[in-house]
Amino acid sequence: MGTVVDATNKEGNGAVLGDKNVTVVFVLGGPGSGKGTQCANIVKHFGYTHLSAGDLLRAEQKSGSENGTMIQNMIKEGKIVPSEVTVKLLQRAMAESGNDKFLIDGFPRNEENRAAFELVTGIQPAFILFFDCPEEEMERRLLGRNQGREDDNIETIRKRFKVFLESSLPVIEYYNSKGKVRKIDAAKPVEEVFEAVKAVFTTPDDKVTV
Ligand SMILES: Nc1ncnc2c1ncn2[C@@H]1O[C@H](COP(=O)(O)OP(=O)(O)O)[C@@H](O)[C@H]1O
Ligand SMILES: Nc1ccn([C@@H]2O[C@H](COP(=O)(O)OP(=O)(O)O)[C@@H](O)[C@H]2O)c(=O)n1
Repeated sequence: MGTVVDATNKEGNGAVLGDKNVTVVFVLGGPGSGKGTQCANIVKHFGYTHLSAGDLLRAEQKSGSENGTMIQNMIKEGKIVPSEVTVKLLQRAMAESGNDKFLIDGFPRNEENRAAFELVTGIQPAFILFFDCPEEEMERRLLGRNQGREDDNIETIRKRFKVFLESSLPVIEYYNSKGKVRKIDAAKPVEEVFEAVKAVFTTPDDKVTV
């Protein structure tokens, strides 16, 4: 059975997905594991809409929203922004996209994210794509990313790794216990990682909408 999403926001200016059946894949992995890079490939091949929680938060911060300063401070410290803010941004982006297949990248990052999304949207992910990568490799990639991000400095990177281990891995373990995690060795070159990703998306069992 598909899930019905009504993403109308309180101000009444949100688009509505109506009674569409939506498929959601959560894309998780440590900072720099290659989530964004692989999501771009998945979009091209499989017609999903890519929603990066981090990108949505950075856009919200730059838009001059009342939460802007709070978001900026949290990102600089590698802390997880309250779910209320992030879930609202995701919900709005889903409703406005016009699509019914979403890659939600960098979310849920803790138990609070997971529970809030489920409560507010009623959506269960079809599966979780987990990019597994050693810290030394992630650190090297982040320090070479060159996107001018305020959190890609060694001090914040270490904090993000700690938050990943303490708060995000337990969410992956939760989904693993439900048989929903598709683990990918992300330490290989981009093309090889994508071969493994493709195999996940072309396995019939994984296409089931919950
Ligand atoms: N498989 C890979 N091998 C080497 N570098 C990679 C690989 N995947 C991504 N990168 C690079 O590593 C950096 C982090 O990748 P990104 O996709 O932004 O990670 P994430 O979204 O998980 O933080 C980027 O500069 C990207 O070009
Ligand atoms: N669900 C999320 C996702 C990101 N974020 C914030 O955004 C930062 C960057 O996340 P990101 O997903 O863009 O980047 P990576 O850390 O994966 O490289 C995180 O360190 C958090 O501060 C959050 O608070 N909640």
